[in-house]
Amino acid sequence: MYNVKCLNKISPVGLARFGANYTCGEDVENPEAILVRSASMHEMELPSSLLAIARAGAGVNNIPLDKCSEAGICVFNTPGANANAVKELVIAGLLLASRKIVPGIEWAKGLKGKGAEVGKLVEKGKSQFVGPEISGKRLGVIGLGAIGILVANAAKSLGMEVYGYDPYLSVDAAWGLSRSTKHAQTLDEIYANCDYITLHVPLTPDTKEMINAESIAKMQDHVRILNFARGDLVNSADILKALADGKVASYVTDFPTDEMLGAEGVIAVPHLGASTPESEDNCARMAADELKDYLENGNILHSVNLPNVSMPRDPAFTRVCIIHRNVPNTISLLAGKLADAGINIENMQSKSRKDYAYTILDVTGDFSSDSAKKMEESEDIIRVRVI
Ligand SMILES: NC(=O)c1ccc[n+]([C@@H]2O[C@H](COP(=O)([O-])OP(=O)(O)OC[C@H]3O[C@@H](n4cnc5c(N)ncnc54)[C@H](O)[C@@H]3O)[C@@H](O)[C@H]2O)c1
Ligand SMILES: O=C(O)[C@H](O)COP(=O)(O)O
Repeated sequence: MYNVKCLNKISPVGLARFGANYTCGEDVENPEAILVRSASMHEMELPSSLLAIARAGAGVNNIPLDKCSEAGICVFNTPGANANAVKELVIAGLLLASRKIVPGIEWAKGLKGKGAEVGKLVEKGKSQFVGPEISGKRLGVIGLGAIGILVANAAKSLGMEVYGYDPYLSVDAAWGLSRSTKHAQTLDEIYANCDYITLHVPLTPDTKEMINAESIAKMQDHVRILNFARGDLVNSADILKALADGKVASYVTDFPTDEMLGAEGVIAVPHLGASTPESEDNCARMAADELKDYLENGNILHSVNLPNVSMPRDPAFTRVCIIHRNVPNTISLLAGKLADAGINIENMQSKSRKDYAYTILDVTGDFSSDSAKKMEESEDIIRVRVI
């Protein structure tokens, strides 16, 4: 039996994947796994029972990754599972940033009660809500991952000239990108050329407040900026000043803060990027499958702190899964300890990722939980699991 604790509302479509051997819910005690969306886990005490966390979504800045790695907890996310939902909202955001749709709707509501005059008042008042078309304008996409690519391709098909910037662009991503996307070599190229700029990078120490007074000064006058990635990518005081000065024409954000709400030129959406039934189902399904395969087979797919390692399961063998430091000699240390205990290694996979490594061994012989505990006494072995 496994316990899965849900820190946010998770689609039942995903929870149904777990089956009878699992108890899932908000109040589950001693969980082996946690399912989370945007709830912050930074202040949370991680239970010693915890083996894995799955973020049903993309951004993992709400999870203390270093602390998890040190505790031997594998963290997953669900790459691409909500990308289409975000892309659709970004396209809406481009139009909202241009066409004064929100103020127009608010103004029209004020005509309620004017009876037969409404039609005439609409025609008289509409000129205050003129806004430009996006077709023919230049869009800069910063971050060409699952979402950035879809946005770039959709904007192209709406007639925009698209510039893309991503110094870590993957080969798969490059294949998916429309050939007409201009490859910007620097952020300055995006800032200097684009009428619209949309952010699709993760929040990290490197990207925090990348949009600030200095970067805004390099942009075109009346630029429109969209942020459906994370609020802290943008320095709030600097963007508010740029909006007040008229340098920035509009800031569309999925991450409202108190100072943003009601400010002229800010269009604040309540973090709705991934809030579609389709994407909630996709993310929950993928997250549940990742957890299940890890808990039951030790296989890792789509981890953000450990390497991806998978091996088909052979019921003839006992599986031993080891999270260890990525230092020389660890594999021979493991093999030596097993040989001393009379255990034979039948199959093995091992991979590293930065400071950590993960090894799956299929063994024959009597390898017990006690043997696993003994192995964990070595300084460089973080967690050993026998499945
Ligand atoms: N508003 C929402 O509801 C919502 C939904 C999903 C994702 N997000 C946010 O959007 C981000 C991107 O999501 P994704 O699914 O496209 O992730 P992704 O991992 O597929 O893509 C991120 C891309 O950013 C690139 N990148 C990293 N650092 C960069 C830098 N300094 N400059 C330029 N590019 C850089 C990476 O190479 C990668 O291609 C997530 O991290 C998350 O914070 C928001
Ligand atoms: O990073 C993400 O996937 C998004 O911000 C979605 O967050 P949510 O799952 O809380 O809607």
